[in-house]
Amino acid sequence: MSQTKIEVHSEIDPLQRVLVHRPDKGTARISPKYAEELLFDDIVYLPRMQEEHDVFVEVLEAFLGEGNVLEMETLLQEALSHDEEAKKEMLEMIVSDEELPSSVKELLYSLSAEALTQVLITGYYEPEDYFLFDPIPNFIFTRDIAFVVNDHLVITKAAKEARSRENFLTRFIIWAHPIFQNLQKENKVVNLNKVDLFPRSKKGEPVSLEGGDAMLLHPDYLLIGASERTTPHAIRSLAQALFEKNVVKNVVQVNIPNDRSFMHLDTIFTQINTRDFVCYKPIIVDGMSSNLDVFRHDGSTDTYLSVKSFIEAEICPDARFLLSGNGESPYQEREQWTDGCNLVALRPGVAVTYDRNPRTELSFKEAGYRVVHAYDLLKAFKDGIILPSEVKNTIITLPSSELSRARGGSHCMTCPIERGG
Ligand SMILES: NC(=O)NCCC[C@H](N)C(=O)O
Repeated sequence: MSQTKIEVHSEIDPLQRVLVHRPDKGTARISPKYAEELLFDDIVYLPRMQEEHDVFVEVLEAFLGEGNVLEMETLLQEALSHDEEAKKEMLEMIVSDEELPSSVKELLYSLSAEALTQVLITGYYEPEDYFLFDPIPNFIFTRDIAFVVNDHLVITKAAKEARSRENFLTRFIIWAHPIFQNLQKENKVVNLNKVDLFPRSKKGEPVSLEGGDAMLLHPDYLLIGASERTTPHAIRSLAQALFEKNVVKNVVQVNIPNDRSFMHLDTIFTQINTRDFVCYKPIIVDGMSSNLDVFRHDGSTDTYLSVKSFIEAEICPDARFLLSGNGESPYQEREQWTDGCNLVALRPGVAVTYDRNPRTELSFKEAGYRVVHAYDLLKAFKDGIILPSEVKNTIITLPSSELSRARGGSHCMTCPIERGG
């Protein structure tokens, strides 16, 4: 298996390779009582959710090419077959984290790579109708578990217990899968879980940082939200590590309210074109309960009162801010909640979002974008009416009645590992 290139210098350069995960059977086992603990706001109907995700993957494959949309489940199975030592180590960690009896450990060791993958992802061992541990329904949000900063890959550390097995599996894949071997050899992995390198602060503040908070707006500027999930201490620790390795020149801490609806920076702000940013006005434009600190590699700092004023001063003087719900209440709140600000760019000016945010669509149209449903676009590709390479200034909308209940959008559901070209 050949090595994969790890290279992302922006949020919008043509997407070349991405990690995704299809909603799996574990998600169909969430009871209403545990939905909240597992960070879902509702129970979901899995077959429809999978259909919606399949449409998303079809769109990604149309633009990136089939072999470039990598499924975490496949990577896990391949990694399990490839590195026996690493597999043992990972199972030890999971068994101890989940406090499982040694009989379970033996069962896990005895399984084939395929069966073990299913158990590790769904928590369920079907042949014996045995629930070993909780499902990890948020594994679909691959953005949160890792992200690329220029040529380095950062493995994040989740704030919530419900996401910790995702973290073990991701670390294992990066460590053991042959396509990531060069990254290890070249020392280009920053693993926030290494407590020797990333300890708590002297005041006891933990290191937690989730990828939905991280955004490389420019090769020299990494924005990180200090949010419900990401601590200022984690941001400072990561900044120091990246400065020491010369990976980036500025780390920008965006302080956002500690609130479920704004759990990550990408729930209120994403970039879709060279000068276009989709955002939730009260925080990003008006700077409500928020400000921003720039940490520079030379040790100096600056402060801005809003993301908008920072972007205009340091990134793009003629930036345009397209507003969730077209900037009007209650639509801006409703559509921010259903991920109206959470888009992934496939290339500059072409981005994917949900089909349930009509007022936000108005702001796209007013800014000169065509809004087209994924079903119509995929049909147009099939009928040979247009090629993916010809699509310009377009927002592609996805079916989303079930996916959106998980509280994350297309930005959250992609971990880009290669952009450019
Ligand atoms: N980047 C993101 O905003 N990811 C969405 C995460 C949603 C998930 N249910 C969670 O609460 O962690």
